[in-house]
Amino acid sequence: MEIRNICCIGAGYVGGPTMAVIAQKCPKVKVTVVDINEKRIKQWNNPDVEKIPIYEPGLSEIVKEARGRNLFFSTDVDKAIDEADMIFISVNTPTKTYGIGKGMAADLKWIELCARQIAEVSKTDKIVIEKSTLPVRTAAALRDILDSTGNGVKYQILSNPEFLAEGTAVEDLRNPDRVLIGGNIDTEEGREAMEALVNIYASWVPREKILTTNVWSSELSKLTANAFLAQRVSSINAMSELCEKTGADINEVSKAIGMDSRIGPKFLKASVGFGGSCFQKDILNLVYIARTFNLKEVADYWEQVILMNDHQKRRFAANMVQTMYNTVAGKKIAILGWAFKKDTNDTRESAAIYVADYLLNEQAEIVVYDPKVTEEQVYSDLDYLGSRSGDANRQAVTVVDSPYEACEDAHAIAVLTEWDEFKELDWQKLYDQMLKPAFLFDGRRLLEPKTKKDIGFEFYAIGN
Ligand SMILES: NC(=O)C1=CN([C@@H]2O[C@H](COP(=O)(O)OP(=O)(O)OC[C@H]3O[C@@H](n4cnc5c(N)ncnc54)[C@H](O)[C@@H]3O)[C@@H](O)[C@H]2O)C=CC1
Ligand SMILES: O=C(O)[C@H]1O[C@H](OP(=O)(O)OP(=O)(O)OC[C@H]2O[C@@H](n3ccc(=O)[nH]c3=O)[C@H](O)[C@@H]2O)[C@H](O)[C@@H](O)[C@@H]1O
Repeated sequence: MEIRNICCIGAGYVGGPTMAVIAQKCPKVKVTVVDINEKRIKQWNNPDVEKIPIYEPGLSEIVKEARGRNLFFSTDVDKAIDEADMIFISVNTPTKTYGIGKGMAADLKWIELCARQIAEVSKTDKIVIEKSTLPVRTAAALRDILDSTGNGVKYQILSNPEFLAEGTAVEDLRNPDRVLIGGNIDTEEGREAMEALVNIYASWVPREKILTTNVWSSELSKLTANAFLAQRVSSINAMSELCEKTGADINEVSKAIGMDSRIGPKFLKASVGFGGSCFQKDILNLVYIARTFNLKEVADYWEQVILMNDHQKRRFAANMVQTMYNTVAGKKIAILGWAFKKDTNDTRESAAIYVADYLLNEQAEIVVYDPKVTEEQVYSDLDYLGSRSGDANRQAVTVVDSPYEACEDAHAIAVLTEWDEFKELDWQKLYDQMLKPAFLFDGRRLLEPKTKKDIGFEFYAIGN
């Protein structure tokens, strides 16, 4: 089966970069990315490719090459569905904020809306692909909805979870560790659909890295992968607290254990806590699924990863207050970095939001500098927490364009995102501008301690 027309519903952090790379690697396939968010689509179509809505190293170059050739961004969802042979569903699946499963389960309302729209619009057979991260067995619900019209259109449902990490999305897509495709291997049509998707990826991914499984294994593998990754971060963060009490150094411990080939060196960096749109929501979802099957021990085991992460964010902020003589009221604190990791403008669940909120509750004045995050985003993140009024957030928090401006007359600096540029700052100049004693809290183990201490900083780094 030759695929000529792909539609992707959802032009977000996954849909945008993933489809851009497919369009680049498969120039004969027309790829249309659609979204109901008009502003986002307008930004994707901005003639200035540097102004596309998602910052990812290397992405604007690909968009420049493929956009208008075989890559299109549109709000006409119906037309794109109608024309497509293959439809990726890449919409958001956040934690539910209401009703049954509130605060735990994934909210599947956008997924269901997509399925209903596909069912309503389609006149020809389609391969429908779950690209969003979904609870195991969602494909069964999709099948029910798609098959309910009785209009004779046939659907093959595949699961093809995405493993890219933000900040390295383009590299991860170009050179993935594996591509996972779950489908119905028991029928001829199911195998054909899987082969069609394998062929798309095989345009640039070696076949041995393309793994095919049953749908349920594929859906569950995505949640499992994120749970294992987040668990490593919580495990090393738990050890970072013990290091601080014992004189051990978490970087040395990470290196020592990471050289064991069974453990491996990656994802062992202690931090102020993991953020991002997915680790927390996917583990909460896993915990919820386990609870619905009455698997109490399984649920409690994975929930601990989240509890540890909450503790890490809280204890970092509490340590700041304690170190600064048990009060930060009226003190100016500069936060360097607001994104949940470097090389992205995404702030969802960023540890910086929670640290700032904690300090604001202690009546600190906050000044934020992040090279890629807008002022509007910082306020919207704080407002979303609902800890205080929007006016109060705007009164207590300032967002500036330069790290030097952020640190002027500050009592303390907190480094909360590991942007490379922070390593290269003129730390003597920053110190000179600050009130004394000048406190420096490194939540990322980014900075070299000795030179900062030599300058005169009261220096604190996580896990040291
Ligand atoms: N952000 C990431 O790094 C990764 C995310 N994922 C998963 O991918 C999925 C998407 O995540 P993101 O791209 O980060 O979300 P996002 O929020 O950036 O993008 C989702 C987009 O879908 C659009 N949308 C929602 N309902 C729609 C509908 N009915 N019709 C058309 N458009 C609709 C929204 O307007 C939004 O622009 C989630 O399930 C997430 O768990 C998986 C791997 C990595
Ligand atoms: O499903 C998803 O959304 C994605 O979630 C993560 O990707 P992402 O959240 O973009 O970024 P990561 O590099 O995993 O970082 C997540 C958080 O953990 C933190 N982290 C990561 C690694 C580490 O050693 N220490 C640490 O604190 C990062 O700073 C960041 O806040 C996974 O790495 C991706 O494979 C997955 O596709």
